Amino acid sequence: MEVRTRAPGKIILTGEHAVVHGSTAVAASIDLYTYVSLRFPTPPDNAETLRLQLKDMSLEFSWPVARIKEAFPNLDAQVPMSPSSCSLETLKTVASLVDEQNIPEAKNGLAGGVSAFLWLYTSIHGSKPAKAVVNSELPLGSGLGSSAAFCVAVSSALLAMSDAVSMDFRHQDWQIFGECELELLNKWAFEGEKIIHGKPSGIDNTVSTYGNMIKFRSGDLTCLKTNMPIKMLITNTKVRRNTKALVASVSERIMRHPTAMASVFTAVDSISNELATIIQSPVSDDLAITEKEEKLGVLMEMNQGLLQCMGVSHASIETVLRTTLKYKLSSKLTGAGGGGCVLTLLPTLLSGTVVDQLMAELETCGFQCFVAGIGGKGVEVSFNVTS
Ligand SMILES: Nc1ncnc2c1ncn2[C@@H]1O[C@H](COP(=O)(O)OP(=O)(O)O)[C@@H](O)[C@H]1O
Ligand SMILES: C[C@@](O)(CCOP(=O)(O)O)CC(=O)O
Ligand SMILES: [Mg+2]
Repeated sequence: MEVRTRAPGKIILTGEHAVVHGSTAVAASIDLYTYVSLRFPTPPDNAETLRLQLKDMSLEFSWPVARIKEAFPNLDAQVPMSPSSCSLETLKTVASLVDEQNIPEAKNGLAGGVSAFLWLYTSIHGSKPAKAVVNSELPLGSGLGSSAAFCVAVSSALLAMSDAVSMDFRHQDWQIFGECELELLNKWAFEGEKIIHGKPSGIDNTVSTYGNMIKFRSGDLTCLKTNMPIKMLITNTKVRRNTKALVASVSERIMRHPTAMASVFTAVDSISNELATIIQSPVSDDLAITEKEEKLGVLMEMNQGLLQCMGVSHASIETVLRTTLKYKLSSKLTGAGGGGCVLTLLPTLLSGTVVDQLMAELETCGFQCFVAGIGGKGVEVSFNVTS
């Protein structure tokens, strides 16, 4: 039997970084997914290995079961209903197993994802042989939450094949998990994110798990109901960066300027709450929508200014901001910044010709532009009993 899962990426409308330090943030899922397929070998296939194939990177890693048992002699394959964090000692063992795979130097960043996979796998299924295949529509390291989508898709596939959850295996279509299962897999995914990010807030894995548009603060989520159409242009500057390093650089700034940074985070909190209120209030006509869009645009610009105060903007991001400003459009970085993706609010009454012109101008700078559907479903699962 094969289990397949898909988990969406996300955009952060307001509050990235500040959310790590207790401020409110607003995020939404996007219709770009990371897919995981998992199967255990069945007789006569006696493969005694754990394999991880990263399809779109043409990479495959494998660990003999004997090597995993040697590295973790006390492996307990019970599924803890509430996962405990990966200890420093276990992380070192995981890192040595990942090192042995000789990841190509240019793809060094993958070590975090491979480590998270290995830890999640061995914690939930011990040293059982299996093959996992991953592919993703999300650009990695660009602020669209590929790390969280990866952890959510992996955790949900592992749990779907464990005794911790009971699922209807006859169902071949995409199906959603029950509330308790979502809560459990989100906790596991958060622990995986910790391995990749160091100090995640949990917003990315939460929005990938539950989908929709959410307000998030210190682990608490509120689903935002809106009848306001929100359209965002996403511009990928293609400047790759690493969330772990950017989150650490903000923590460093807090150590040096604690009072000033506390004020910055308070301001972000107010911006996110105001944005959530605007999004949720009912709209009656085009005029009301236009007024709200103007307010959203200003709040996004204010948030961008505060992200600059945190030191996470980048020359490529500034180029996108300057370009969209020529079209009187509001933009901000999304995710960890330092490159990656920028959001531009596209008002409903903006003509398609203007959007095409803007996209063409941004693309001449070497950037990639697209519009993604936002606020869709969270993680889903499907089974194939015949394979
Ligand atoms: N499909 C994937 N396969 C393996 N690792 C992945 C995958 N997607 C994400 N990752 C891991 O997450 C890292 C990127 O996460 P991060 O720096 O948080 O950026 P973002 O989450 O914005 O894409 C990658 O370098 C890799 O370690
Ligand atoms: C910077 C941060 O707020 C979001 C990071 O998102 P991403 O990994 O860049 O997609 C970190 C976090 O909330 O865990
Ligand atoms: Mg990430």
